[in-house]
Amino acid sequence: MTMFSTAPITLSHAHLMRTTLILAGTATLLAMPFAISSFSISLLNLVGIYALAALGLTLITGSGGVTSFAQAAFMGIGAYASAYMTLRLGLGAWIGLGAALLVVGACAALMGAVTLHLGGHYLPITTLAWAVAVYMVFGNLTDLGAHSGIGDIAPISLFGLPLDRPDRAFYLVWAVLVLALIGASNLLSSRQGRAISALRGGAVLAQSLGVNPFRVRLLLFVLAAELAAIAGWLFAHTQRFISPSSFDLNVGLQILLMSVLGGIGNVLGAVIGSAAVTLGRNAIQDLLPGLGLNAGTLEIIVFGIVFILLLHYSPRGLSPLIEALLPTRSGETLPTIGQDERLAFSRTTDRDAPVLAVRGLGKRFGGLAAVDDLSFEMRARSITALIGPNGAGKSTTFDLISGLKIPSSGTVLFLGEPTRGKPAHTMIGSGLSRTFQHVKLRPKVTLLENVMMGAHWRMKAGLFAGLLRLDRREEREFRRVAMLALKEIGMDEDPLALAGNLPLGPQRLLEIARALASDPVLIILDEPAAGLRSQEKQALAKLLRHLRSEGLSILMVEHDMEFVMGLADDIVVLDFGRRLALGKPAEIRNNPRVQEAYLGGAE
Ligand SMILES: Nc1ncnc2c1ncn2[C@@H]1O[C@H](COP(=O)(O)OP(=O)(O)OP(=O)(O)O)[C@@H](O)[C@H]1O
Repeated sequence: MTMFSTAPITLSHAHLMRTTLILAGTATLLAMPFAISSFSISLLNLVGIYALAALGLTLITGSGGVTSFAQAAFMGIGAYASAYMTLRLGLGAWIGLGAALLVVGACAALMGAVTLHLGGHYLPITTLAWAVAVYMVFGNLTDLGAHSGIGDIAPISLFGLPLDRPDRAFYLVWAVLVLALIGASNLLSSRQGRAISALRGGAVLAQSLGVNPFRVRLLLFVLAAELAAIAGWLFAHTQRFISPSSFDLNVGLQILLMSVLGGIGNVLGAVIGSAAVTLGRNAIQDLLPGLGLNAGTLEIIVFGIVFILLLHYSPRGLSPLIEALLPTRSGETLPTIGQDERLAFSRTTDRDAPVLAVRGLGKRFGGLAAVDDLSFEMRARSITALIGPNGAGKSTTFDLISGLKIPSSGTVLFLGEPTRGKPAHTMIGSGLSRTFQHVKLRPKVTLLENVMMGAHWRMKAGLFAGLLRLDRREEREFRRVAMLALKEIGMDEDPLALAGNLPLGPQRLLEIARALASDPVLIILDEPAAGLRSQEKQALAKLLRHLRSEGLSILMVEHDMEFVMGLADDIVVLDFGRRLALGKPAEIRNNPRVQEAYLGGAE
């Protein structure tokens, strides 16, 4: 295992490129109203407005792994709420914005609270129903023009200047969009962003890292709806006319297309997707007279074809293209780690204290008893191995201990406390951290960020701290923890490499580093040595012994008998879900029942 200090890396070239791009982009935006026609400016305003709604969708669909068809409906609710405030109550557009945010926030929170628990396809289907219902409600609002819509909506005034012309509104629309893009980009590189990324890796990964999947999905859903509310507010007060068809399901689908076209992983994708769809739509309308076709029909055909081609040839949309053009985010310099500095653990228990007690544990899947009346105990500062043939119930036992599956019978006591009834996402905070048989990492995320996910529960930064980048101190502190955890596994040479580029063995080690970053009491390792070369296995054994000497307890499933026999203090042998034997390695090696059942009598 390599031990060395890591010099600070400054990405000055990327930083310079980034600054140049930002300055060039700002200058282009500022000059735009002077350079192009009023009609083109109006189109760009629409691009900016739809990009806001698409950005919300990029966050929930692209990053949070949830799909919604309701962005246009939320846009509509925002637009109608503000129109009502200004037209019927005679209040200003800024109060209208407050109303739009409140009403949309309440609707999204209610809808999310009811449906996000359900998972699967319930949310997309509910949002579809919501989009249709909202359209019908707008069509029946006789006070606000019903199906014919309503005009004369007051423009937004900024410092006494009415933004009543496209060129004036342009600056507000694009300033709001740029702020939203910066906020979203900050969010994705914050603690909450890592929680979103973990959730994309599945609820099991998220829970094991201390992330409550429901809470993150709800937060994102409401945030996305609020972006749509702002988009709707800008739409109402810049177009000055709204009707139900401005926010119907067709528009909802177009916003979805924008987000898919722009692609996941890059917030700029929302702008590019919005530009492509809005300008494409305009081009189609220009072509119509020559083709003798109805606008709606042609749009649906063209967008349908684009959707199919896109999903077939580039499921990640245009974002790989954008990523290739943009310099990587320079971030902060990496922490310098001293030669002798090592990761510290603060929650170690007294020697021989009972860490884990499994009593009469059972799990049935229909008629199959995957785990049957299993009992064993683990002392602090010990390494226990759970072994047994394929299908013996080892992984199921791990899932029961870590709270991912609910036992059919029996109890698990962790540090003397029964774990039954504790949500799985709270286990890491209690001191239990785990790795997986089928590695669960975020492949497109750096080694450092993957490891920082393990420290999620130790960090505090919430949504607003992330959006506004008020989390820098905490981020620095835990980048350091993550670097030290990487050093433990001997992988601190290139912390900014992507996890997906590692071979399987090192990926398993990376999961161990992530578990260590959580400051655990007990780590549960599912086949940690699988895929490692002989030297790497020796380094892993040395690390696990070091962790034990630091006060940690380790429970592992491992098929490599040489590795297990040389390392474990105690071994539990499982066969058909039942405990076949329990003892020291030498006892297990000489146990005839184990030799018969597991080692095939070949010893
Ligand atoms: N969700 C499930 N539904 C039905 N059966 C399951 C489920 N999960 C596991 N099983 C079954 O329970 C038994 C124990 O599986 P488990 O994965 O725990 O074994 P294992 O010892 O970890 O095996 P391996 O070494 O192959 O990973 C197997 O027969 C498996 O098919």
